[in-house]
Order: sequence, then structure tokens, then C-alpha cells
Amino acid sequence: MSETVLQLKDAMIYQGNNLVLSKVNFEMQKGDFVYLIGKTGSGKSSFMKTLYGDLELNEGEGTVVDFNLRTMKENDIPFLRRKLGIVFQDFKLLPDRTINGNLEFVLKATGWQDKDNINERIETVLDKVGMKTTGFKYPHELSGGEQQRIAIARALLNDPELILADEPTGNLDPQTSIEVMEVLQDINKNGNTILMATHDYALLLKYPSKTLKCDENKVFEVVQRKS
Ligand SMILES: Nc1ncnc2c1ncn2[C@@H]1O[C@H](COP(=O)(O)OP(=O)(O)OP(=O)(O)O)[C@@H](O)[C@H]1O
Repeated sequence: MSETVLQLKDAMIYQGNNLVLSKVNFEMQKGDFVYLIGKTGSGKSSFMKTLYGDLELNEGEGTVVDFNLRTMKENDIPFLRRKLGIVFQDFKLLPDRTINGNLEFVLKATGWQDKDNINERIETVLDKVGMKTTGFKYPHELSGGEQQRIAIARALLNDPELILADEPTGNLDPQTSIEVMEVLQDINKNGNTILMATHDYALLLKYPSKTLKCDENKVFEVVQRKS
């Protein structure tokens, strides 16, 4: 039986008083991989921010991994984010800690205490992104693609029910983008649900999947045509 991890019904997405996206209807099931595309300023990041509680939803309905976006309180946001893995364009690793330190920081902040469990979890997620031997390095000692793999590993730490990736290849060259995309594809094949905002059409062509487009305040599904 399919399991809904995300549902929006007539959701109205605002930035301040400006309506960015109107009447958004969208559902994701466990295991889906969905792209979110659209021109710069069309509302992709606003869409993502609504899903992780950075923008309030005040009109329409929305549920993300069992959290109701309309009735959720400020205090609930950290609990929602524990069920999500969020990956950004600019990696957002802590520069003054090693890779192990970055990952340990997140685990401790989310209630992990046992040292052996922490080390084992770190090793597992680094292995998933092909970076098992880099734990002792600092972020600046890694390339952009490697840093993004670590950011993906960090997103996986708490076994998220949904991964939101906002332009995860936006700062990477085409070859490195493909390598990072392969990691995301592997993770998806292992059962993780991923929503990825991108404007990299080469990736869409190489890895076709369900695609939503933001345009003129609307979100709609686009069908990829084979040329
Ligand atoms: N913090 C903010 N305050 C007010 N308006 C904002 C804010 N952030 C974005 N906007 C506006 O909301 C609209 C949608 O922006 P958003 O960042 O969601 O687009 P995007 O599709 O993610 O663009 P990009 O591809 O450049 O990241 C734009 O008109 C933008 O100017």
C-alpha cells in the first residue's frame, strides 16, 4: 500500500504579502523522486521553505510526514525537521569542525548520546555517500562535490521520511553534478523519498522522473517528451 508523505491542497504560498504560488495541489508517496523546476524567482525555494516550516501556511491545507502545516506550532518545527533531510545548494557545513564533528553535532542535537551508536551511525551514512574515509577532514579540505555528499550524509542521519534538496547541484560543475545525482538516485533506490528543486535540465534528461514546474504563480506537472 502506498504511503503519503506529503500532501498540499489549494495551498497558498506567500513571501510576506506577496502571493508566490496559488492553489498548489500536490502529493508525494513514499519512495517517489520528484523534481521541482522553474525560472529564477518562480517560487521553488518558497515551496521548499513551506514544507520545512520556514514559511507559514495560512491558506489551504498541507501535511508533511504527519505534521499539519496549518496547525503546527513554532515548537513543533524542530520535530518536523527531524523527520526531514534538508540539502541546500551551499552545503551549510560547519567550517570549524571535522566531517565527523559536523555529523556528531547533528546527532547530539537530536538526542543521540551513546558514543558507539553515534560512531556507527556516522560510519553508515558516510558509507552511503561513498565518503567513508574522510571523517577526520575539515570541510575546506574537500571539493564542492565531496562537501555536498557530506551534506547528503548529514541529511540521512536520522533516517528521514522525506529529503528536500534545494538546488543541490547548483554550485557544482556538470561532471560533479552527475556524481552527486548518482548518490541521490542510489538513496532513492534504497527507499528514500526525494523532492529536488533544480534548474539543471541536463540532469532531468539523464535521470527522468516526475517533474513539477513553478510558473506564473502556479505549480503543475510537466510531461517530459522524448526527443
Ligand atoms: N525573504 C523574502 N522576502 C520577500 N520576498 C521574497 C523572499 N524570498 C524570496 N522572495 C520573493 O519570492 C519570489 C519567489 O522566490 P523564490 O526564492 O522562492 O524563487 P526560486 O524559484 O527559488 O528562485 P531561485 O531559482 O533564484 O532560487 C520571488 O519574487 C522573490 O523575490
